[in-house]
Parts: sequence; C-alpha cells; structure tokens
Amino acid sequence: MPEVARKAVVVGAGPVGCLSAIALSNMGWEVEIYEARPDMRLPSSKGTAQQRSINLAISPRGILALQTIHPDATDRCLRTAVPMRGRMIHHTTGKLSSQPYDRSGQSIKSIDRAVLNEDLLELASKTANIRIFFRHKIVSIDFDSRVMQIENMESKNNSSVPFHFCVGADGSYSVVRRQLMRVTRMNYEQTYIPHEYLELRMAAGPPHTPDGEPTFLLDPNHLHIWPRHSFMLIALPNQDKTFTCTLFAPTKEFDKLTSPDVIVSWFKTHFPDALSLIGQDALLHDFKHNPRGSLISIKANPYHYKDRAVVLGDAAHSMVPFFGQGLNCGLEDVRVLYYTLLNGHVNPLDGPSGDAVDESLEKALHAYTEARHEDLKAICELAMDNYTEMRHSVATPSYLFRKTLDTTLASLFSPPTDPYANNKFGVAFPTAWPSGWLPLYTMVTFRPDISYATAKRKARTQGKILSYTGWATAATTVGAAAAAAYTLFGRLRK
Ligand SMILES: Cc1cc2nc3c(=O)[nH]c(=O)nc-3n(C[C@H](O)[C@H](O)[C@H](O)COP(=O)(O)OP(=O)(O)OC[C@H]3O[C@@H](n4cnc5c(N)ncnc54)[C@H](O)[C@@H]3O)c2cc1C
Ligand SMILES: NC(=O)C1=CN([C@@H]2O[C@H](COP(=O)(O)OP(=O)(O)OC[C@H]3O[C@@H](n4cnc5c(N)ncnc54)[C@H](OP(=O)(O)O)[C@@H]3O)[C@@H](O)[C@H]2O)C=CC1
Ligand SMILES: Nc1ccccc1C(=O)C[C@H](N)C(=O)O
Repeated sequence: MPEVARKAVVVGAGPVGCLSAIALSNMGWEVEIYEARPDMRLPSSKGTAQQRSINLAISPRGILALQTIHPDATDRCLRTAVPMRGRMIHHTTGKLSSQPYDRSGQSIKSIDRAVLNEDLLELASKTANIRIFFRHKIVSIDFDSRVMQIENMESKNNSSVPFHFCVGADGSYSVVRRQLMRVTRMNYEQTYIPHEYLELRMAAGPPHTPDGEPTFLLDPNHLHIWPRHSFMLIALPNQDKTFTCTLFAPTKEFDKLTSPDVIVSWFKTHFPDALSLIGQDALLHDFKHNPRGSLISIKANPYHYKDRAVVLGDAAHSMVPFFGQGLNCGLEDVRVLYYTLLNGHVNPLDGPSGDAVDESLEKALHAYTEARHEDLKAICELAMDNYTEMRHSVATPSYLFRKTLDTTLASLFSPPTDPYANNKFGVAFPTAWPSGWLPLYTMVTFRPDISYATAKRKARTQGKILSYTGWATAATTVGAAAAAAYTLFGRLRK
C-alpha cells in the first residue's frame, strides 16, 4: 500500500505560519494553510489589509530560523534590509548622540513587513506539498475529532476540514488558542499597556543632483529615538529612503491631541527637528488617517494539546514591540519546534492509523512546551522593560554610566571565542550558561545560541555586579577627587 502523508493544517499565513508550513513540508507532511485575508501578493490586495507596522527589525534569531528552514529565504527576505548599528538619541536640546548596539559592530536590520510576508508566501506556495487557501477563516476546532470549521469568506459557506496536526499561527487574537483553552488547562494572562502607537511617514529628501537619487533625511544606519520620559517617537529607515516613525504615548496624552493646532504645537514642543523633517501637512494627514494601535502582552502555558495542536508566534506570546523581538521570537519558535519534532523522530508517513494517539508527536509537543515556556515568559518581560529604557533611561547620566561600565567589562571579560560565530547556523538549541561578560542587548539580539531566559538570568547577575562596581567606581572617583582637592588645597595654602 502506498504511504500517504498525514495532513497538517496551519492557521494563518503571516510570517510564522508560512515558515511553519515550509518546516512541516520539509519533514514530509502534507500541508494546508488557511488565511482569512486575501492573497497580499495580488495587486488588488495591495494596501487594503491594514497592517500593524510598515517595517520591523529583524535580527539573528529570526535570520537563523529562516536559514535553518529554507536556506534561500534569508537572502531573499533581507534584500531590502537597511542595517541599523545603534540607537541615535535625539535630546530635547537638539543634540544627537549615537549608542552602538554591539561593541563588535553587529546590526539589526530594518525590513518591510509586507515584503517579508510576501516572500515567505511565495516560497511556501512554490513548495510542492503546501496548498494555501486565502479568504478562509477558521471559525472553530474540534480537536478530539480532529476537524475544524472553516468559513469561505467569498461564498460565506462553512465547511469541515479534517486534520492530523494543527499549527495555530493566527496572531494575537488567535482562534486556535481560544479553542485550545476549551480542552487544555491553559494558564493565560493578557495585559493591555496604557500606551498606544501611531505611525507617521517621513518622506525621502530631495536628490543632491537633478538626476540623482532621493536621500535619507536622517542617518539611515541608526534606529532613531526621541525619548521624552512618558512617551517617545522612533524612526526606522526604509529602502526607498523614507523613514517610518512611530509615536508611542499614553492614551491620555493622545487624547489631548484634539485639533491640528494642538498637534502641531505639541510636536513643536517635544519633537521640533522631527516635525521639520516630517512636515506639518504630512503629520496632520497621518494623524487623521492612520489608526491608533493598542499594545498587548499575552502569556500562555501550555502551547499544545496532546498530539494534535500547537500555537506559535503571536498566537502563543504577544509582546509589546519595544525589544524588536516579537517576530524574531515567533520565527525562533518554528526552528525550536522543527528540531524538537526531528529529535522526537516524528514521521508524518509513519503515524498510527485512525484516531490513535501518535506518542512521538505527543512527547515532542510536550517537550516543546516545557523547553519554550521560560524563554517566552522572559522575552515578554524583557520587552516590557525595554520600553522604560527607550523612552526614559537612554537619556539619563546613570544609564550612560552603567552602559559604559557594561561595555568596558564586556571588552575585559569577553569570551575567548564567540560560539555563535564559530557555529553560525548549526545551533539547534540554546546552550548552557555562556561564559564571559555579555551585555543583555547582545545576548537577546545577537546570540541565538543563548536562550532568552538564560540571557535574562545572566543579565540580572551581571546587573548586581554592575551596581557594586558602579558604587565602587563612584566612591573611588569621589575619594580620588577628594584626595586631589585636599592636595591642591594644601599646596595653595603654602
Ligand atoms: C508596532 C509594532 C512594531 C513591531 N516591530 C517588530 C520588530 O521590529 N521586530 C519584530 O521581531 N517584531 C515586531 N513586531 C511584532 C510582529 O509584528 C509580530 O510578532 C509578528 O507579526 C507575528 O507574526 P505571526 O505570523 O505570529 O502573526 P501575524 O503576522 O498576525 O499573522 C497572523 C495571520 O493569521 C491570520 N488569521 C488570524 N485569524 C485567523 C483565522 N481565524 N483564520 C485564518 N487566518 C487567521 C491573520 O489574517 C494573519 O495574516 C511589532 C509589532 C508591532 C505591533
Ligand atoms: N503585541 C502587540 O502589542 C501587538 C501585536 N500585534 C501583532 O502584530 C501583527 C500584525 O498585526 P495585524 O496583521 O494588523 O493584525 P490585526 O490585529 O489587525 O488582526 C489580525 C486578526 O485578529 C483579529 N482581531 C483584530 N483585533 C481583534 C480584537 N480586538 N478581538 C478579536 N479579534 C481581533 C482580526 O479578525 P477580524 O478581521 O475578523 O476582525 C484579524 O483577523 C500581529 O501578529 C498582531 O498579533 C498587533 C497589535 C499589537
Ligand atoms: N523595532 C522596534 C519597534 C518598536 C519599538 C522598538 C523597536 C526596536 O527594535 C528597539 C531596538 N531593539 C532598541 O532597543 O533600540
């Protein structure tokens, strides 16, 4: 009898859904993707789906996942990337200061969200055993009978679709997660922060020569931040020389911006340089037409049910965007699940018949939840902390002092070799405790061989040492200053 592969259904054709489908197809599953929205590659869909952000920062965790699952995906998805090597702080005084992300010069990359999603969709649609159904919305799932109800949004007809394995990659408001909660004892925590965001476009500058290229109005190799303590503006570069600026502010601050005059004068007070580059008309246009988005953080546990379902990406863990890790983490979920299924010898061609439980798959999904939970909790918390750092701390002397100490200690006690550099794309699971002194930002952003939870723990230990060193340095400096003053005072008296 010919072997027939079992069927995996992936819900959601966002970046995480597309990469999951390719990973499952690599393993031999027959895959169907159901996506509620129209195919974003079609000219008729361009600009219709209101996406949450225009661009996003991709970093080695996301890149490693792409590379592992589909080696061609990396070059393709990064073709429009603009490297950002550090933060550029725009102080209230108008002064600019650059803060590199990493002492060895590594960068995070600003990419167009739609381009990334379209590229992954294209790769998935070219993969032989993947079929994609657009305008098909999952309405409900009966996991015990392994069948889901799907609404065809064109015809408005509902149909039943059977499956063996279901991957929920359907974003923050996941229906798969909601359905899982009915059958598992899922712990679930959802927090809306009291801040919202609004995107503003900064156009490209004029060419320097009549037939020349347009220019960037700000340095393109930085992520620009205007920290104003309780709110902030940021700007990420795009390949077409524009910047996408995002204003993050408490709802009560946004609510004060009720008329064009108030908006312009508020910008004149807080972001005069940004206002002159964005322009008043463009600013007022975007305030009027762009939606204000809310910011949500979601933690859940477990992520799976028996041998038949798992949630990945924002469906499993929405985080506030301030570490630029939401998607990177979602892509990393796919890589970790992929290795967990391979290591668990899960074989879509060799499963039990009928409705019997596939024990290898059940064990692998359990192992995934066990391995992943601490990390996902850690990055959701780190993302929250990074908001305070970006909107407030970056401009304070105490932060700059600690950062200088942190970087100095990293250069004094750097590990003799960088295990990630030597083992670039062979890393399957995050390693044990990393040696040497490593700044938190480096571990989270540039070291996919270090898990988020380990990074958080190591940073806490280093933080304590930093505090003692800081006090000791301050005391030594004060002591040295006092001694110098005493000597000088003594000399002057003679
Ligand atoms: C302002 C902002 C800035 C961000 N910046 C960054 C950044 O710089 N770096 C970073 O790594 N992350 C960033 N993120 C986070 C990132 O956007 C998300 O983590 C990422 O989009 C999650 O991808 P996903 O595939 O899990 O979900 P999504 O991209 O939401 O995809 C889910 C898909 O499922 C579909 N769907 C939903 N329900 C159903 C259903 N019932 N049936 C069928 N289909 C369904 C949706 O239509 C959608 O296409 C940012 C987020 C925000 C809000
Ligand atoms: N962590 C965060 O703070 C935030 C993260 N995000 C993430 O950014 C990514 C891109 O966002 P985007 O593509 O614009 O996704 P959206 O949030 O606009 O919508 C995705 C799906 O969720 C449904 N949905 C939206 N809002 C709600 C709600 N309040 N209650 C129930 N269902 C809802 C929509 O269904 P329907 O069309 O039927 O309404 C839609 O199909 C997503 O991963 C999203 O999860 C987005 C916002 C904030
Ligand atoms: N992409 C983002 C979107 C929104 C807010 C922040 C980011 C960042 O990437 C911040 C960056 N990691 C930083 O710490 O400077």
